[in-house]
Amino acid sequence: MTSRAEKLLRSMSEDVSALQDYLHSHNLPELSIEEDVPFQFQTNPNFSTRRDSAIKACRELIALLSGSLGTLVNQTPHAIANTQAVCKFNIASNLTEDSDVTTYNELARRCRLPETEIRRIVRALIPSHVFREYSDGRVAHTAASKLLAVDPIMREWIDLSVTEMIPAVLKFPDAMEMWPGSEEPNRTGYSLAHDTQDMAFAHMAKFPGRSERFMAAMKLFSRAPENSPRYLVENYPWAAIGRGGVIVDIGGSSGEYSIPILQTFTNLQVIIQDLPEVIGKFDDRELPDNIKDRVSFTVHDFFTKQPVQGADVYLLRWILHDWSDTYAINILRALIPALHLKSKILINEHILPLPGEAPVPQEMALRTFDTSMRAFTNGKEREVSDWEDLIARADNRLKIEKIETPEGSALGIIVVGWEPSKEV
Ligand SMILES: C[S@@+](CC[C@H](N)C(=O)[O-])C[C@H]1O[C@@H](n2cnc3c(N)ncnc32)[C@H](O)[C@@H]1O
Repeated sequence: MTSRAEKLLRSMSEDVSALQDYLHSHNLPELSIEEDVPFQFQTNPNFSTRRDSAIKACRELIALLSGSLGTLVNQTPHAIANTQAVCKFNIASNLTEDSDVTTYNELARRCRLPETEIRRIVRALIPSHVFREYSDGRVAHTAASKLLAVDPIMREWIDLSVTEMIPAVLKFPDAMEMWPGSEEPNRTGYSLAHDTQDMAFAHMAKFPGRSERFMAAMKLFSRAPENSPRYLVENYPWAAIGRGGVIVDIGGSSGEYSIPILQTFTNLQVIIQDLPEVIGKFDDRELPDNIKDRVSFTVHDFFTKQPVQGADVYLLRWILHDWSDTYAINILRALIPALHLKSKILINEHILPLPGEAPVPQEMALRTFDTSMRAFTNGKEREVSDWEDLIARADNRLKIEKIETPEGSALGIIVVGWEPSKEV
């Protein structure tokens, strides 16, 4: 049987052939993104009908290939605002009440909203393959709308995007204009959008539930396979560190990424450092018997001198991208008094690909992250040359020994060694 994806591909291929024939027979240039190709044929119905049909098939194919999660996280601002309304008024979860299909009228009753509102919100999302409508007028789930119904973390992520992230992103050009070249974490799109002098995390902490929502939404990333801790476990020579080896997980939060290392490598122990309010949440948590004596939680501000001398590994996972170069350099410099010859700084962060270097979905996701980091804290994702520059500027005795993104992993691994014999 021909699959839906194959049918779409076939219809797209027919449409594109018809488009090419049309262009050819009218002596028009081929479809192209080159700057000198005019786009003057869109109003001719012989062209536009085929083009619209190809775009429709192409969009559905993208939805099929992206899956429900990809469909929801890659929405336009207008679609995501409608999706937030779906979450706020429990439209998706009310659709699942007994079956996954019902009338707009019944859905309106369950959601306690006027039917016209429900229909308007749902129909705004149907072109993005979030909900569908049958020919008899009943509304039904797609995989994406069902995900909204069943997954609270997905709903938190939508809410966080619409209320914290997108307003900040839309304001970053204004922030650039207002504070040219600023590296301060409180002179950002976020500051303007939320009218605050505090940096984003401090601002959120002042309102009940906002930091918690941020943490909950971030779980969407931690459970993605490409962010799995296994890449850190598998791509560093942990076994080569002698018995009693020490990892310091700086800004380590719950230790989600360092504790799995201990599960495989019994020669190691980990010291997790973070701010007091974070450490307070985790330091008495239950850990499996085989590791609990090898894990400790301590309060440490990573802008101040590192107190653990001569650890084997100082792990910075998803820390430096929160900060502009000035601040990231300060975080690295705070480690220097603690480094011994054997010590390594292990940076586990995105390494931005150059244009065309990575598959487009990955490139788009990482550039989106970069824009979000800029809008939130004046942080940034970094290309290889940015990492080289950052580390050289922090101290010329720091030497990058390895910089690569393991296959399948979203995050790269940058191993930085210490060569004190170099001139400062
Ligand atoms: C993006 S999270 C990364 C957490 C963890 N490393 C991971 O990969 O999941 C950043 C962490 O840095 C911590 N942090 C922020 N400012 C800090 C500071 N000045 N000193 C220590 N930790 C800090 C936050 O509390 C948070 O746990």
